[in-house]
Amino acid sequence: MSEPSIHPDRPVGQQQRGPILMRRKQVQQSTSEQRLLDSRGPSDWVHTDPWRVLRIQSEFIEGFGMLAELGAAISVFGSARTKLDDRMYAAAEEFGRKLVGAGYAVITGGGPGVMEAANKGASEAGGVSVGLGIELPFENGMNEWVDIGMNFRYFFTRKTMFVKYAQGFVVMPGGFGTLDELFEALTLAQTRKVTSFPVVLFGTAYWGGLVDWLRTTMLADGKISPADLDMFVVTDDVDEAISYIVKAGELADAAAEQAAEAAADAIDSTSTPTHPLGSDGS
Ligand SMILES: C/C(=C\CNc1ncnc2c1ncn2[C@@H]1O[C@H](COP(=O)(O)O)[C@@H](O)[C@H]1O)CO
Repeated sequence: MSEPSIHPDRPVGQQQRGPILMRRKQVQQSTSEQRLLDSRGPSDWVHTDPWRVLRIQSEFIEGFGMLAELGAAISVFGSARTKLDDRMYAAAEEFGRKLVGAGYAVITGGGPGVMEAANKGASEAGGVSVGLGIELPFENGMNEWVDIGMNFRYFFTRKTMFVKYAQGFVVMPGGFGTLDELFEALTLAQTRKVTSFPVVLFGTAYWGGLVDWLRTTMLADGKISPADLDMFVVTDDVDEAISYIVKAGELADAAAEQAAEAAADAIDSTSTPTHPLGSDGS
């Protein structure tokens, strides 16, 4: 005979755990919650990959949850080292302000330099100023102009958010981090993982050398196609950059509308009514 049930309101020798029924020797003498709360045990499992997978999952869940209702947004990238008196700081601030004026939220890496400037412009203009920070081995904090922010453990989850919740990128002068973000966007656009993703390289003097190299070496050597060079524009004009982004958004909306209409037409023309109408329309 089995032990008495720990649930006095349930028949002895029978146990239900969610949809699972257990009887006789399968009946457990403690509940999942008791086992969760009572046990400590070794803690080295928090450093294992299965546990990390859950942490990664939780970053996606938190990030998606925070950003799902953001609306149209543009991610602004650039050097964490840009100083307050740098003209690129002023330009990033102008971007923040004018992107808000054009109806966009502004997403940055939440750090100092260009990120701070873009967040400042967006926040002061009364827009949504988002910071997606990254945990780094050295002292780091979210800049004071981030109005809604999340700090990520992993670069790759954070990078998903930059692309998923933005309709385009503004890339200001920067270092490795900025190049990583730029080339991720270009790779996703080139491989059609994202469709319609305007990328602006701001600062002709800064980006000119890279763009020349893309043309004279990468393209000339057949490593990219001529059309790949049309995936971005290079400019020194904030207004021109924003017009390019807005135009790309309008074209994408029109294309999506057309595709939806074409799909609806295709369904109409292929579907045979299950109950054909009689000649009198009944
Ligand atoms: C270097 C310093 C702080 C670093 N803090 C950062 N906080 C948030 N995001 C960062 C930080 N550093 C790099 N990033 C990301 O990369 C891009 C800038 O990198 P770059 O190498 O400076 O170009 C940026 O867009 C962020 O997404 C203290 O000076």
